[in-house]
Amino acid sequence: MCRRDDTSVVALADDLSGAAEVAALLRLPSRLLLHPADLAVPVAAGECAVVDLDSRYLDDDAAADAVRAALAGAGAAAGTPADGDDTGSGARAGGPRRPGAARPHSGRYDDDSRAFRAVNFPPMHGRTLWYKKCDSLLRGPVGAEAAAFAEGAELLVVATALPAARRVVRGGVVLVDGVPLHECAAWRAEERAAPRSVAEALAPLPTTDVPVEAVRQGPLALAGLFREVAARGRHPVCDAESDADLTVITAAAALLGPGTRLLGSGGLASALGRRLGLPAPGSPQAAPAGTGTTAAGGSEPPLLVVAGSAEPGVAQQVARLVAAGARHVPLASGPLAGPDLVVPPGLAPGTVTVLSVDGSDGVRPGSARRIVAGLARTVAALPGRPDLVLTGGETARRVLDALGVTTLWPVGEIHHGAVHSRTADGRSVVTRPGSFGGPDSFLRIAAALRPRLLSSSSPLPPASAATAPSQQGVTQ
Ligand SMILES: NC(=O)c1ccc[n+]([C@@H]2O[C@H](COP(=O)([O-])OP(=O)(O)OC[C@H]3O[C@@H](n4cnc5c(N)ncnc54)[C@H](O)[C@@H]3O)[C@@H](O)[C@H]2O)c1
Ligand SMILES: N[C@H](C(=O)O)[C@H](O)COP(=O)(O)O
Repeated sequence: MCRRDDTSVVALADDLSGAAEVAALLRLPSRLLLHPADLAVPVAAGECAVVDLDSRYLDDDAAADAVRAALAGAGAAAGTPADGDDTGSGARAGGPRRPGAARPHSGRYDDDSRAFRAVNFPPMHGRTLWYKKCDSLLRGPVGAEAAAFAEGAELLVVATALPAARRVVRGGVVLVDGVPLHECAAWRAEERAAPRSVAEALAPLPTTDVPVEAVRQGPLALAGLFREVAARGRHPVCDAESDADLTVITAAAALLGPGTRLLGSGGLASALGRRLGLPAPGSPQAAPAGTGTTAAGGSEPPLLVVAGSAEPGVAQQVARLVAAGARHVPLASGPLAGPDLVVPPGLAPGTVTVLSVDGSDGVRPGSARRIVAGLARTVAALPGRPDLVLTGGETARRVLDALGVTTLWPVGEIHHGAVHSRTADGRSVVTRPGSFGGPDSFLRIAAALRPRLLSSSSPLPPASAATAPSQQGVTQ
């Protein structure tokens, strides 16, 4: 499935911070697209395109349609079946669906032929590999998206663990720092209960749990098990407790050939990136011409950190950055959610400012959409064309939409999930999931972008460490 240098990857993510995370971890020259229609530009061999479907808050039908539309668009652009089916076994019947085309989500509609093809698949030769990124905490319309993504695939191999964030899967259950997802606080801002297993999140997709002991039998044995699961018309949901487990899973999936698709969080994407073996994350790649962070007058543009995430850990991350000399402007959630533009103080060149949502009244999910929209309008109205640090995914997406940014070119990873990208006009944008990063996350990001600006007495990591890729610093 993954031949060095000639495999192209198309990854679909449900939010922007996760899309950037995958783009960095795949270790391929990448484009990060905010609009699936831009998949009409073919993905070159050895490169990847990651699309933010912005589907975290969509209902199931809309999210499934977004997945189908992206599959269809990218398959058409490549001029090849999106499932890579060159077996001649009724190839187009297994191909991507057109947007809105009627097809049952996941039942046993073509289980027999699908299983047959999975068992007999040839190796991949420079074809497109499809990856669906899901939230490591299974938030969003995970099941509907998985079912749509499985349409036309011979087999969907699922492994959602993110060991770098101490989010593993054991016995088919997501454990967050050892606590089952449905028993921890990770879903506190959700309006429904957390699933008790990965299979429950994927329902009604027919799945079979694969225990970690089976994963640790190695790629050959695991591939055999995958074939057995496929022969029963089901999709394997793999336990994984370490990056090594995820490496075995990608290797086993590779043995099945191009009809196999992958679904996972950044953990499985990272394993795939290690397997593809191309440039390590952090090395500059494919930045558009004319990029740079120095303003026309020679001074550095302001650096603006937009902390729109309601994650509890963000307050300490802000405090560490402020202690190093950044200015903090907390914005009350009420006015942000209202119709009027909230106008913060201006940004001077060569300064670091943090905008955050004042959450002292607690998080009210009912106003979340309006708050983030107001925050995005505020950022877009600021003069001075600041470089941006955006956390989490919805915040990042709404701000870039308000600024009219449609494509990012990832150029490096500051710590896991903190991805440095460039816009077409040379602006630096760092995106980061809300729940990622240790207490010094913002400090590390700011130090990477503005090594000279912050207090020399603050505990900044050395510049080389700040710009190097890292699997560390992912915390709850
Ligand atoms: N149900 C909801 O409305 C809701 C709200 C926040 C987070 N979440 C969940 O958490 C995930 C992670 O989000 P994230 O924190 O990484 O960042 P994010 O940028 O993806 O989302 C943050 C959201 O929280 C809102 N928010 C921030 N402070 C708030 C406050 N004081 N009161 C009300 N809303 C506030 C923002 O407006 C934004 O909509 C989301 O993808 C989602 O699954 C859900
Ligand atoms: N990529 C993160 C993960 O897999 O856990 C998450 O989905 C990002 O979403 P937020 O930025 O909304 O936290």
